[in-house]
Amino acid sequence: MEQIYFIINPKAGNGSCLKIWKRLEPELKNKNISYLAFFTEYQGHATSIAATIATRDHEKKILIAVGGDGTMHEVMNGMVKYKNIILGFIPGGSGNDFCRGFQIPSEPAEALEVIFRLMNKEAASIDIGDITMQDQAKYYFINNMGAGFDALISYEVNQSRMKVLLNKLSMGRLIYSYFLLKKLFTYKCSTIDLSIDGKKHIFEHTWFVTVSNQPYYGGGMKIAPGSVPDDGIFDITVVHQLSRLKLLVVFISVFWGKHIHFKEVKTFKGSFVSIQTNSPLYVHADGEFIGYTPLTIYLHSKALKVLTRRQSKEDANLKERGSNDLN
Ligand SMILES: Nc1ncnc2c1ncn2[C@@H]1O[C@H](COP(=O)(O)OP(=O)(O)OP(=O)(O)O)[C@@H](O)[C@H]1O
Repeated sequence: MEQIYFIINPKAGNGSCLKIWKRLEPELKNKNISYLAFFTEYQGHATSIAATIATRDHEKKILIAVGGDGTMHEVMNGMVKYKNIILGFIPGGSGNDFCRGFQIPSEPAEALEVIFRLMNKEAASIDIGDITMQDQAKYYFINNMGAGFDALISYEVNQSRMKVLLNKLSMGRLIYSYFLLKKLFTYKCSTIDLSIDGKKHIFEHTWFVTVSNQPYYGGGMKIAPGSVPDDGIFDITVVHQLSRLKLLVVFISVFWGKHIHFKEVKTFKGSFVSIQTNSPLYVHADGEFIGYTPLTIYLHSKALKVLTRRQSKEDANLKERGSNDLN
C-alpha cells in the first residue's frame, strides 16, 4: 500500500479544520492506517511541504490536503509536476467548491471514508490549467481562475476580518455579497483583449473573465454550468457591457447557473487562453490572489491523478452501455 501523507491547514475554516483533524485522526488509528501528518504554519507552506514530500523518493504516494480550496490549491501547486503522487481532499474550509465540482462529500468523516474506498481503485485523471504571469511566474489551478471584478472581491474577502466573524455566525457566504455591494459602485470596467486557441476577441466595458475546469466557484456559484474537469477543454465566461444594477441580477442568477442566458454574458470553450488588458487587473487562481494581468493559460489534459467519486465521461458511457446490454 502507498504511503499516505496529510497536509493540514489548522487555520482553514477559521480554525475549525484543526478540530476536524482531531476528530478524524482516531479513525485512522482505529483502522491501523499508517500515515504522516504535516501542519501548515503560514501562507504558501502547503506548497513547499507538498513539494518536499513529492521529491523525497520516486515511490507512489497519496497526498491528502485537509483544509479549504486555498489549501488544495497550494498542495496541488507543490506536487503537480511529480507523477508518483495521487491527490486527495478532506474539506475543512469555508468555500468547498472543490467538493462540489469533484463530488467529494462535504462532511469530512464521509470524505475520509470515500478516500479509503477509492484508494484501492484507479484514481481519476483530471485536467489542470497553468497560468504564466508577465514576470514568467507560473501558477496551476484545478477549479478555476478569474481576472477583474471577481478576483478583486476574492482578494478583499481573503484579507477581511469580517470573514472570521461571519463564518462564526455560519453566514460565511454573505461576505462575498457584502464586498460585491461595497465595490460594485466604484469598480471601473476595462477593455479585455482575449485570445482563445488563437482566435482574438475584444470586449469593452468588461467586469471579469473566468476560466473554469469545473462548474463551481466563490462558495457555490455555478459560474460554468457545463464545465467538465477531464474533457480536455476549459469553459470561459466573460461578463461585459452590464449596468451596475443588472450585475446584481446576474450575480443572483449565478447560483443556479442561469446567468449564461443574459446577452451580456459570453461563453466560450478553449484550451489556450491569453488575457491582455489596458490596465492591470486583479487575478485569482482557485480563489487565491496571484497577481495582475496580462497572462496566458494553458490546459494540461488529464495531468493530475485525483481521488474523486466523479466518473469520467468514458466510464459513465461504458456503464450506461453495459446496463443497456443486460436488457
Ligand atoms: N498556519 C497558517 N496561518 C495562517 N494562514 C494559513 C496557515 N496555513 C495556511 N494558511 C493560509 O490560509 C488561507 C486560507 O486557506 P483555505 O482556503 O484552505 O481555507 P478557507 O479560506 O477557510 O477555505 P475556502 O477557501 O474553501 O473558503 C490560504 O491562503 C493559506 O495559505
